[in-house]
Amino acid sequence: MKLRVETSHPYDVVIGRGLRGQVLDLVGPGAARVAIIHAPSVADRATALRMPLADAGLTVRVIEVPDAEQAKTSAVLAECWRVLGEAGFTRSDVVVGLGGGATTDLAGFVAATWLRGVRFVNVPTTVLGMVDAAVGGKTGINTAQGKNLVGAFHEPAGVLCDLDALQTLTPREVRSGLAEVVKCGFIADPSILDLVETDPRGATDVRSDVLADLIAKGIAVKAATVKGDLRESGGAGGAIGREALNYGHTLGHAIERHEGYTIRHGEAISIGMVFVAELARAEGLIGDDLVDRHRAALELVGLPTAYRADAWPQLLDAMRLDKKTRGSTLRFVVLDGLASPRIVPVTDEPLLRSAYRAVSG
Ligand SMILES: NC(=O)c1ccc[n+]([C@@H]2O[C@H](COP(=O)([O-])OP(=O)(O)OC[C@H]3O[C@@H](n4cnc5c(N)ncnc54)[C@H](O)[C@@H]3O)[C@@H](O)[C@H]2O)c1
Ligand SMILES: O=C(O)C(=O)C[C@@H](O)[C@H](O)[C@H](O)COP(=O)(O)O
Ligand SMILES: [Zn+2]
Repeated sequence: MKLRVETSHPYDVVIGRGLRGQVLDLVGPGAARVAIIHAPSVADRATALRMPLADAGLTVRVIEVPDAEQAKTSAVLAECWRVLGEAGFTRSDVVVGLGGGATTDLAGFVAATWLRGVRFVNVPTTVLGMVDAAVGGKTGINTAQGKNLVGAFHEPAGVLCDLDALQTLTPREVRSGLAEVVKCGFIADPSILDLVETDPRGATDVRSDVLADLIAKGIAVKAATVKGDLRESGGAGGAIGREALNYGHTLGHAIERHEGYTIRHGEAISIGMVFVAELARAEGLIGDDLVDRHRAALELVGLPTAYRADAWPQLLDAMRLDKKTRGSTLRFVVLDGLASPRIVPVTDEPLLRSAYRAVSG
């Protein structure tokens, strides 16, 4: 199946099984060189992906980068630039990002910055990467001060989601990816929540059609959300636009940093979503049922919904550097009903503290 992302540079997200051979179509004609940037956990997939490209006469560089968030550093970025430079990589050549969201975020940023922008194709190998990170053109790295603080909007030329790749994922990584899927349920498509609540076992089973359906539904939400607001500057007529996809991320990113990136991204945003649900309740925007539904849906698929009480001062500090912050005003994505996201600026620190108290176990 193919989902078209209708931005100013439209591209396809191809979803299915046994798709490796299709990478050549997404790379497209005109390239002489391809660089496959991959995580160590998918080294065998990099070798397999190389074959159809090399068979077509392309010169292929395979660049293995450190695992997970350790790839999202300026040192790794510079190392990738070095390899591309030595390979004589030109503007008609193509970067392929193969791995989870951390790897595709890095690979996309390499492509965005090399020669001020070359074509790139994402081949995500995690649930999270397929449903979220590989689609939409947010690329970047972390800095010592926080998550994704340096980056660029640079859209992929295509995304290849081979569901077979998920078979080697740990259950923890599958659950982490489901957090972004559940997010799509709360901000846009409640049928996702119905599916997860009806069949949580299917939702967490990489061989199940339920998970495949959930991934397709999540990608559809992401594609529809980014199409009108690629650069996160707001949707038409003052609509929230792309910032909706940041639901749960303000606190979530702060928790990731606080944990030295040992917690999974989806785990942190799971806690972050319950926090903003509590904040929305405190603001009188949603009732108890919708807050309870957050905890229930996330816990049903084994995600955490609470974090340490003593971390609050550091988390509040980290949230000040969130990209949604304007001046000294923190801004949060909240719901004012199911599938109705909006932004609220919050200057009342005791209100934030009390919402946090409700998620600190
Ligand atoms: N750009 C975006 O729009 C966007 C959206 C969501 C998340 N993100 C970013 O994505 C990252 C999270 O993505 P993630 O959860 O995929 O993390 P990840 O890239 O760290 O991958 C998680 C782990 O799974 C391993 N792995 C990957 N594929 C595997 C496979 N097929 N089999 C076995 N192991 C495999 C990785 O090596 C890693 O250890 C974060 O950095 C987050 O900020 C970006
Ligand atoms: O695509 C988006 O827009 C998102 O916000 C998706 C998020 O799931 C993702 O984690 C993203 O990387 C967060 O972006 P950031 O700008 O808050 O770093
Ligand atoms: Zn995310």
